Amino acid sequence: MSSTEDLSLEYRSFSLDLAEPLETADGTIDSRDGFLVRLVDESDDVGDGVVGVGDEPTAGPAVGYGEATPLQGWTESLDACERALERARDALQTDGPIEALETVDRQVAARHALALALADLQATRESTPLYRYLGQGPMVGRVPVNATISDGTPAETVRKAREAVDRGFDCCKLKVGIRSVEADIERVRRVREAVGSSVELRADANEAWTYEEAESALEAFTDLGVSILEQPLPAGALEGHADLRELNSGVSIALDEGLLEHGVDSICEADAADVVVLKPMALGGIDVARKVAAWLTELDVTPLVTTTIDGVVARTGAVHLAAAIPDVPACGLATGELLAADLGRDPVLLEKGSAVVPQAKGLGVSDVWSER
Ligand SMILES: O=C(O)CCC(=O)C1=CC=C[C@@H](O)[C@@H]1C(=O)O
Ligand SMILES: [Mg+2]
Repeated sequence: MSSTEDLSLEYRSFSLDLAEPLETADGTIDSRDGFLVRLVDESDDVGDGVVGVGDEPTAGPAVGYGEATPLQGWTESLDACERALERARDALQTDGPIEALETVDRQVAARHALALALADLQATRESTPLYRYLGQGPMVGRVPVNATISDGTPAETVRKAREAVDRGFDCCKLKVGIRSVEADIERVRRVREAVGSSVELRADANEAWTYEEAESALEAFTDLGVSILEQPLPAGALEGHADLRELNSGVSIALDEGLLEHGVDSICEADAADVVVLKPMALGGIDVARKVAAWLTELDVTPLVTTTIDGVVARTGAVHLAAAIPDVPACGLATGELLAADLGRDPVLLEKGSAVVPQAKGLGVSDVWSER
């Protein structure tokens, strides 16, 4: 690391509308507000830090990008996030990166932004793609991804699933839990009929169901070949999720909200999950999420990466995280297409149900600051 007085943090607010609202049992997400963060190391003129306009590299200091996009119920508020970024900026100047991270330890979105910017900067200095800096593993070309399908009528759900499959997705995650269980089963049945047996179907209830509702959904989902049921019961219901697993329905039980409430050890001690969903923004950064993933794997639970419907910087960070996890299943990383506009050009191509992992050094996101 260079001397701390050469490292400066800047941030800018942004607001991104979704192309159409994402209806979940936990509420509607229709826009994403947050902060784009840039770390600049003035002492480190690498000759290709991108500070100019457009894609052409221009001489300048090394830079690292981060993003803090709080989501109600999952992270700190937007105001608390901004105050935390301000503290991080000051601590970085006076004390250094480790102290800056410590000062935002409990504001997970702010910490995510700072940790990502530091990792991007360091991977850039080491001329290595971020996922290899994170995982030190082999080259990874692609990570499998799922399409994310909002709640809607059976006809709307079928239309969206068909469109996704036509665009190459072979895994669709359907939001359930807003309608009655019978209505959701009907939606899944109609989608299965429309897309055929080769497409993986998952459902995410965002804590909406009682044990009995989850049990009857599981019975039908077994016949419909649903692979994963995500967070059927409230986050607190560890025993309930363990009991659902004991039904041996053939449908894997995933915890998402439950991870934030209980942590890995309690989930594993209770045998409450086959799969655990990692949202780097809600966990405090891709570095934290990477450690959680390694611990889950050690304990025979499958980690799966998704976003909190983030801008291109955080989303690309999540793609690198997924690429650093060996044998990761399809991840919820195709969320850029839910946005009406983004922070900049997307370096991640979605192709045949996979995200093509950027192989440039660092995150591979280069034009987000200059274009705004
Ligand atoms: O996992 C995906 O396919 C995309 C991300 C996603 O579904 C979510 C993002 C943000 C908030 C939640 O409603 C939701 C989830 O619970 O997983
Ligand atoms: Mg979920």
